[in-house]
Amino acid sequence: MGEPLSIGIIGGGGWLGRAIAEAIVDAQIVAAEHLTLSYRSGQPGFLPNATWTRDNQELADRSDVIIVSVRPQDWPAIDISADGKLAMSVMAGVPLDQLARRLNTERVVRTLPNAAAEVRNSYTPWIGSLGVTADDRNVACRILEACGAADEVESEADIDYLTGLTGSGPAFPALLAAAMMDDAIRRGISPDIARRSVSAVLIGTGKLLEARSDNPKDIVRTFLDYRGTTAAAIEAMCAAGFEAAVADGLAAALQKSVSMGQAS
Ligand SMILES: NC(=O)c1ccc[n+]([C@@H]2O[C@H](COP(=O)([O-])OP(=O)(O)OC[C@H]3O[C@@H](n4cnc5c(N)ncnc54)[C@H](OP(=O)(O)O)[C@@H]3O)[C@@H](O)[C@H]2O)c1
Ligand code: PRO
Repeated sequence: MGEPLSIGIIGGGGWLGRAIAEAIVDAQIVAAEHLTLSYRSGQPGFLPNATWTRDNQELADRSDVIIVSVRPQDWPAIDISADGKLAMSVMAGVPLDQLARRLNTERVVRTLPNAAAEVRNSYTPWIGSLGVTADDRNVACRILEACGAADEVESEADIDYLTGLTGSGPAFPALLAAAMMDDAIRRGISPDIARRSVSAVLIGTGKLLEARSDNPKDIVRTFLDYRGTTAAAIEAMCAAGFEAAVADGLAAALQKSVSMGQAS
């Protein structure tokens, strides 16, 4: 058996960095003792057996795999050499060639998890650079699958689009939930019942979609066929521009993802 894997997460105290750190320790991909996490302001209190540092070069030197999980606007300040090691990024918009150049390694994997990594239910598209080996792919897959489902995609353009669809994705049902809750409360339902009922609808629908193989379009059609309350609601929502609003939102996310890459 080879040496145990050591992993470093730059920005390991953030939302996604923490989710990945806890997921890979729970999945026994890395022992907390072989994990290095970096922070900028105060040292977070979780994973006390990991090594915490403010020095990102120290993190890179200690790690076989370096994961960059800072916000894209903080990326220009990351000045380290990965020295040919496997580096992974979860940052929106930052392309492979820039990661390779700035981190000094040809072995780069660009990934885009989402906030559901916190509950091990991310969907993560990823793509590797030409320098990534079969072993690197295997390590990257194990790390990403500890956080949920992951798919290798064919092009960076796919990542740019999926950054909006799935990276930002959890925000969209959250937006729907907030609108439903507001409406319920406005109509006199107590905030507690509004929250519980709307959460139950979203969770239940997620499980229903997971369990059934139907296309969501067919499920919507089945609801419409009743010609009852659901059809009345769906038709009013679509007449108010629901589908166009979704398409416009996804187009705005794609444009932002591409422009963040150009600006970084
Ligand atoms: N959250 C999501 O839903 C999501 C989904 C997909 C992709 N992403 C990507 O994931 C990345 C991280 O997002 P996040 O939501 O986890 O953001 P976050 O919660 O703000 O975490 C970023 C962390 O990076 C730390 N940091 C910044 N500069 C640093 C430096 N020089 N050295 C060490 N640590 C540094 C920050 O520390 P301080 O708090 O001290 O400033 C913060 O803890 C972003 O690039 C984002 O595009 C996020
Ligand atoms: N959260 C990050 C953003 O809003 C990346 C995808 C989701 O830019």
